Amino acid sequence: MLVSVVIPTYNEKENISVLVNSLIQIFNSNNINGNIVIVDDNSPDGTGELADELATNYKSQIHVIHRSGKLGIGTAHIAGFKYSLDNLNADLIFSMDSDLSHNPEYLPEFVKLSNQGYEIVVGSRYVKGGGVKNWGLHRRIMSKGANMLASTILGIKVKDMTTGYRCYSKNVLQKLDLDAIKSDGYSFLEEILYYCKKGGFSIGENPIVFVDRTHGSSKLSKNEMVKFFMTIIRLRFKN
Ligand SMILES: Nc1nc2c(ncn2[C@@H]2O[C@H](COP(=O)(O)OP(=O)(O)O[C@H]3O[C@H](CO)[C@@H](O)[C@H](O)[C@@H]3O)[C@@H](O)[C@H]2O)c(=O)[nH]1
Repeated sequence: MLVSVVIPTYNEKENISVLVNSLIQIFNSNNINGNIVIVDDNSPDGTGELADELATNYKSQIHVIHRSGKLGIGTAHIAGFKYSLDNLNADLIFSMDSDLSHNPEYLPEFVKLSNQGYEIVVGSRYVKGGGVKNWGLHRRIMSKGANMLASTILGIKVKDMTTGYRCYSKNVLQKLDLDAIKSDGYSFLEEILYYCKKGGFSIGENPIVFVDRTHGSSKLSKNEMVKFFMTIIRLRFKN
């Protein structure tokens, strides 16, 4: 079974090497046949060049997709998914933030849930055992509120709809029409989950503790938050 981990990066020079090294360690200590696909949007801080160096050091295990500019986390995930399907023929495709807020140590737990039959596993901050560390009150309220709103309005019983730490089985990504997804940014995460639910795929939640980054800064802008709410409305009234 081949696992591919898709990591979108924009200005993550201080984080990407640590994440890649710990992922490789997790692959090795758990006998996981794993690959990493970094999708870099021409980061001005040189993350793309660093990713190329990592790919040289780890030979065939690391792949780098270079895009021309900041095109959004959503389209970065899609580019990585397509690469994982078409070029690697991966069986399980993960997405994960590059800023170390998503601990790679959870990865084997996701694989276990997938093997139990869940076609999508989301890393959930809002189920028992999950949580958030180092976020201020404002960010906590925004995240919790956005999740409650999205799941209520869209009728999806998933507690963490905005998490970017996920595992999709090959079957799901092959069946979904990825090109029909309109969101290019963060709202991609709720939109794809909406189509997963509509497609009848089973969704499991694995508790994770999200630890806010210590290096670099979040790219989640106010504009992205507005888009998030607009997307809920668009999907709600979609045929
Ligand atoms: N290639 C690319 N990567 C991007 C872009 N925008 C963000 N990223 C990358 O996407 C990851 C998440 O972005 P952050 O800006 O660090 O997000 P956050 O605020 O810390 O986290 C929140 O949003 C995440 C994404 O939805 C969630 O996964 C996370 O749980 C949390 O809610 C990081 O690895 C970042 O470099 C982009 O336009 N292009």
